[in-house]
Amino acid sequence: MKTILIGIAGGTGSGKSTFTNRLKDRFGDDIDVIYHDNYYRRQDDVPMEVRQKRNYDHPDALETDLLVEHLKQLKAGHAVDGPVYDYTMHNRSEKTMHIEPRRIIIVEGILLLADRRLRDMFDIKIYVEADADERILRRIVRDVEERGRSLENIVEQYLTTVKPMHYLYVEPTRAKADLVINSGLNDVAFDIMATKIQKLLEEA
Ligand SMILES: Nc1ncnc2c1ncn2[C@@H]1O[C@H](COP(=O)(O)OP(=O)(O)O)[C@@H](O)[C@H]1O
Ligand SMILES: Nc1ccn([C@@H]2O[C@H](COP(=O)(O)O)[C@@H](O)[C@H]2O)c(=O)n1
Repeated sequence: MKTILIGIAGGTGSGKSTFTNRLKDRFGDDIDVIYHDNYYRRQDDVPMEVRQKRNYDHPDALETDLLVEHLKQLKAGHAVDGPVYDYTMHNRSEKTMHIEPRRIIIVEGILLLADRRLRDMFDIKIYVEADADERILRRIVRDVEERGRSLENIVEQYLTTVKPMHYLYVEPTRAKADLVINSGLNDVAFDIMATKIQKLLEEA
């Protein structure tokens, strides 16, 4: 069985998870979903005050070597136990996520297309686009509700690291994508990808 890897990138709050979750809801256990965010580096020995101020939007913040290794293992037909990230602690949790090899694996993350090894592995590369003002407004709501953040913390992080890194490392990868989709709620893009995935599953 040849594994098809689909990379879904785009800025924070662009709708990557929204798009990915719609596909997961449609195909269930027929597809795997792996989040690059789960590969943020461990910071066991770093005090919380320091963790809160770190740059999480630079490629070095992520252990991409481990993600590449896990994707190679899955492509070779071996299951892996992937890390699970806890945003409230700015650290990996003690849990792991067991991932079985599947015909279709979706990988999602802001910096996926910034890594040449990952770009070369993906059969389909997607970039989800949304205006910066909409992205930050969505992020504020989400990070307060789901990631245990304060408004002051979100604004400071956005201005010091998230925004500058987006224009340095994330937005330039738009040009590397096969498909650029306008919003994670785009029904036409969803239908195109759902049809493609269905065909790939039937061929397998
Ligand atoms: N097109 C949209 N319109 C309104 N809200 C949206 C849209 N896309 C995403 N959201 C909301 O914005 C938040 C961030 O979206 P998410 O898919 O998690 O973005 P990403 O994974 O790219 O960071 C979520 O709460 C989601 O429900
Ligand atoms: N400890 C962390 C780790 C990451 N982030 C932020 O997550 C963003 C990526 O996730 P999206 O779902 O928004 O794509 C990224 O912009 C990091 O700033 C964080 O805040 N804290």
